[in-house]
Amino acid sequence: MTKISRAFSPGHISGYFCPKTCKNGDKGSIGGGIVITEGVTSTVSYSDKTSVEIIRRGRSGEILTKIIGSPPIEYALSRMNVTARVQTECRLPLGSGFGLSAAALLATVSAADDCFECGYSREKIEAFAYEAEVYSSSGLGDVPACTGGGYICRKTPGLDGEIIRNYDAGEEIAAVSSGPIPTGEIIKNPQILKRAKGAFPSGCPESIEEFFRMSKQFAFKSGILTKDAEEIIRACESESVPASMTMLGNGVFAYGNSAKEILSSFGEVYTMKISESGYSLLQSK
Ligand SMILES: Nc1ncnc2c1ncn2[C@@H]1O[C@H](COP(=O)(O)OP(=O)(O)O)[C@@H](O)[C@H]1O
Ligand SMILES: CC(C)(COP(=O)(O)O)[C@@H](O)C(=O)O
Repeated sequence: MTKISRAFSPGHISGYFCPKTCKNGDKGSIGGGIVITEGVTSTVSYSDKTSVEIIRRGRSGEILTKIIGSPPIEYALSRMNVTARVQTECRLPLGSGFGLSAAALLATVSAADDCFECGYSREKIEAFAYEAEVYSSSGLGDVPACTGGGYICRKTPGLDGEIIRNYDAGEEIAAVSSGPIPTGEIIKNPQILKRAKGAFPSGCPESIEEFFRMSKQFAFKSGILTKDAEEIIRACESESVPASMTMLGNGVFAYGNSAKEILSSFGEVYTMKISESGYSLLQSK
C-alpha cells in the first residue's frame, strides 16, 4: 500500500524586514514577525511524476481555490531527488504576506522525508525548504521563522541566524487582506530595498505592543504601505488597537480582543493566535 505522510507548518507574518546576506553567502533577511497558528498542511505520497495541488478552504471546509502547480515545492522535491503527489491545504489567502510559501515548503519537505524514509535531520529538511524559498524569490526570512513559534526578532539572517522568540502574548491576532503582493517583485526592486533598509528599526521589541509600533513605523517609512492598508491601520489607531501591514501582502494584522470588530468593516477577518511551535509531522499511514 502507498504510504501517505502529512505535516503542518505555521505561517509567519512579517511586520518589518531587511534583506541581508548570510555568512555562507546565501540570500536572507532580518526582521520582526509573528509565527501564527494558521498555516499549511501538506499531504505527500509517491507518484512517478511530481504534481502539486494547492487547496484553500473556507470556514465550513468548502473549497475556495484550487491551483495546480507550485514552483517552490516542485524545486524542493527535485532537489530531494523524489517525485510525489502533493496536496497542500490552507485557509489564509495565498501571496498575502502570511508566509504560506515557506509553510508549504516546510510541511511538504518534512512529509516527503517521512514518506520516502529519507531520514534527513531537521536541519537538512529546513535547508531544502530554505534553498527552494530563496531560489524562487517567494520569501527570505519565513523559513527560519517557521522552524519555531512565538513573536520573533530575527537578529541575523539564515537558518543558523539568531532568533529571539517571545511566547508571552495570549490575545487573538486578526487579519484582513485586500489582495496579494508578488513577493519577488518587491525583494528584487533595489529602490524599495534601499528605503526598507533606511526604515528598519533598531533593537528588538520588549512587548507585542512595541512590536506593532515598530512594524507600523516601518510600514510608513519604507514606502511599502498601500492605501488600502493605511486606511485600515488608521481605523485601528483611532480605537488604540495595535495594527500594521502584513509584509508582503496588501493587508493588515491587528492585535487584541477588539481587533476583529474593527477589521470586519474592511473584509473577511481571519483570526489566529501566536503559534507556540514550528512545523511538525502529523501522521503517516
Ligand atoms: N499553500 C501553498 N501551497 C503550495 N505553494 C504555495 C502555497 N502558498 C504559496 N505557494 C507558492 O509560493 C509562491 C508565492 O509565494 P508568496 O507570494 O511569497 O506567498 P506568501 O506571501 O503566501 O508566502 C507561489 O509560487 C506559490 O505557488
Ligand atoms: C517579507 C518577506 C520578504 C516576504 O514575506 P511573504 O510575502 O509572506 O512570503 C519575508 O520572507 C521576510 O524576509 O521577512
